[in-house]
Amino acid sequence: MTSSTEGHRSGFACFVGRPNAGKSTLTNALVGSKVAITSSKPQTTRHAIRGIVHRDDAQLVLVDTPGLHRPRTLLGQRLNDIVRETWSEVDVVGFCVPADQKVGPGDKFIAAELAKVAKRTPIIGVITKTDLVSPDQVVEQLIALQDVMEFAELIPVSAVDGFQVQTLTDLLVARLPEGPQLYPGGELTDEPEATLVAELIREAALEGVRDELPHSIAVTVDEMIPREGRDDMLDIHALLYVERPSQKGIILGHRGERLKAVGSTARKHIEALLGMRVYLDLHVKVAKDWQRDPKQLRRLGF
Ligand SMILES: Nc1nc2c(ncn2[C@@H]2O[C@H](COP(=O)(O)OP(=O)(O)OP(=O)(O)O)[C@@H](O)[C@H]2O)c(=O)[nH]1
Repeated sequence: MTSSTEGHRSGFACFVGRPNAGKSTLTNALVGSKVAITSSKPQTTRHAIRGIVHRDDAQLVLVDTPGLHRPRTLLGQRLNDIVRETWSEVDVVGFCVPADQKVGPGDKFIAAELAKVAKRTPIIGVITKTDLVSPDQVVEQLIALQDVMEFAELIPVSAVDGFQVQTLTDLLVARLPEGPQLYPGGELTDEPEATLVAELIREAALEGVRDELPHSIAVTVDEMIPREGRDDMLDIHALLYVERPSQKGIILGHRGERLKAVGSTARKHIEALLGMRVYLDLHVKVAKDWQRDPKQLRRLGF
């Protein structure tokens, strides 16, 4: 890497799109490491976690936002504010539409919101999940997408088989202003480790649970301390909050089997993230209506 910034580009990009459009998975594919949180359930991404693509000629910072949705709670409103703020601040936006779903009102809603808050930002139309459909369907989707809004570019990609992921990176980088590195090389995300750990636990807890549950789960990491007398092991104490006792039952599972599995999955991911062995102490707590209570929201980091 040269010290001169001549010809070097740097800046921010984010992916927008309906829930489940594949934004988080695409972020991971571009960054090449698991920092943003994915799950098969919609609206699970909560923090604006930044993944960073480092190249000799550019640094592309990806901001992963939650999906925009009709706000029903205080939390919902705050999430939407975060989304709009992010959209207005980035240098380029990737508008994701899955290849296997009809372009519809949800996409037009997002396009209208983008037109309001990001008037001058170049928008790249991204057809995601091309591995799920035939080439003909990809072409049809490209045509349908052109009706939604004016795009700076259009590109079909698949995060699963890697199709055009590199080309998409090139298109995004080309829209960044010239400038020096914004973050030191090698850094994956600027979120504190405890936040990432909490997200990994949340992700594991959401695997395979009902559609209504995602917004009812929050995780706090209360302690991360090295095991006494050892430098290769970390003790992590975390709490998983649900809103109702019935949800606690779902998380725990029969005789606590499910929580055990959640802990074990989360522990493996945390060990991979931190590069050390982890003992995870995980408990479930009912915090009634935490989504509607400003005091509890603050305590849980929102
Ligand atoms: N076959 C296929 N599946 C994909 C691809 N990208 C994402 N998926 C799947 O689509 C689902 C949703 O992906 P996410 O990346 O979580 O979608 P998202 O847009 O971030 O969703 P929200 O966080 O709810 O807004 C997951 O089950 C992914 O595994 C792809 O390129 N091909």
